Amino acid sequence: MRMLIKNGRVIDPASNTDDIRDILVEDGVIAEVAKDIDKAADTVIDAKGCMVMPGLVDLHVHFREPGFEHKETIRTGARAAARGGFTTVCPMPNTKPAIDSVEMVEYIKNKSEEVTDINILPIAAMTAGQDGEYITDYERLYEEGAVAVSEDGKSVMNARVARQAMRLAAEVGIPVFAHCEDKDLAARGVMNAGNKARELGFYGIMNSVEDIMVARDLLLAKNTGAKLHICHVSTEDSVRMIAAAKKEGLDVTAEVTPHHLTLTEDDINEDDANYKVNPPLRTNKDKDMLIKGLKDGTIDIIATDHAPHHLTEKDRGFVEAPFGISGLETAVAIIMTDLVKKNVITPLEMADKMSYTPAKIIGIDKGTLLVGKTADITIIDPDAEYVIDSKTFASRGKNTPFNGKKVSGEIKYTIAGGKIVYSNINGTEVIIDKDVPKL
Ligand SMILES: NC(=O)N[C@@H](CC(=O)O)C(=O)O
Ligand SMILES: [Zn+2]
Ligand SMILES: [Zn+2]
Repeated sequence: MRMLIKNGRVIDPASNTDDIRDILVEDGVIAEVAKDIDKAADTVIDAKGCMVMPGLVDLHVHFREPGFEHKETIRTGARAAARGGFTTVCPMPNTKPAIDSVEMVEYIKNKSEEVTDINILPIAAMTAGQDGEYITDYERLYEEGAVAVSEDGKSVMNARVARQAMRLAAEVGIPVFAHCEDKDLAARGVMNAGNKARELGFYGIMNSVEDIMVARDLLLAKNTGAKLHICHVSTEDSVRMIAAAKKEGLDVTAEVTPHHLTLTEDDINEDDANYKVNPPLRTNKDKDMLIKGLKDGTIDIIATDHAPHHLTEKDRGFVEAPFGISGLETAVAIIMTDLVKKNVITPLEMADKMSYTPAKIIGIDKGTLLVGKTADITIIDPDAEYVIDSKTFASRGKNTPFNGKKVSGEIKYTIAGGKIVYSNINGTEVIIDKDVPKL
């Protein structure tokens, strides 16, 4: 099977390419990248005016299966990924039961294999049941295909357990993805401890809730040699501490979400729990530092922290609703509109932060369009304008603070392993699930 992608603006950080090229895909593999390829193909895609990037890689999503299928399933999550331009996603283990055993990792892998051509690479829990006490079997989890361990949703609060976990992770070579939050200090906070919380009379979440744990985890990583990845960085001091740790030569990476790069507490509409997320939307000062950190490389990647919740849960009001934003289907448009179009980052930097470097962090052979690589490709029309409408989401989670926002940047095709998993041609969207094998 041959696919030919014509006239696109090919953006490949691995070769520092940002130029008009054709791409020939043969049997799911990139066979040629050149100007004016003139070869017959089964499928020809006209990518004129579009950016052609390596398939996007999201190291931080929540797919709720098993246990919370009313929020999202692996199938609906994979469909949301395809619609958002992502060909590889890493679901966090905070399901019920948690992904804390070889059997559960196998379950996620098998289920994913059944329903989608997107690559779903699970992250395993750091402790049994994410209870913060008994460390899981990192060696076997890693062998089974878990790409990282994480307690996401919370921190391992006991520093002795956290240190032991990092020591074992370092031995095995598996990365530790740290959600940094001192839960005692966070107490009953529901939004950033700042002007907005004061004005509305809500309990706040101070920056130190995050900063204290970032400091602890960086020190434990230094102490143990663990490969540490800091999830959803939201504060200016986190950025400073990560920069200092990198300067010192620690094996540390960090991510930031599209919402923390573009929204602050000032944007919060008090009646709308779609703005309720953990860590909370911070201040302009924090946001500016996150952007600076992203640009100077202190923050390595953009991850969505796709956290779908049901409408009835988000309808409970700001205090009672669960934390989280459904992010897979808005990430490209938000980054394109608010960062690329405003010349904050270049298209090459976008591909680097959303594909090339995420792949490097978990050590997978993806994130590039070099010849010989698997044909995971995302085709984006940067100039297509539309209004974000959560009703169109493939995700079960319609919880987004970006509903109604005018954006430019639309996914035209998502291609995984040479197979079109999403297309959007002349306003007709098609998401293609995996062919169900006939009995
Ligand atoms: N980010 C969130 O606000 N919520 C996440 C948990 C997490 O990422 O910490 C969730 O699982 O809903
Ligand atoms: Zn988290
Ligand atoms: Zn998360």
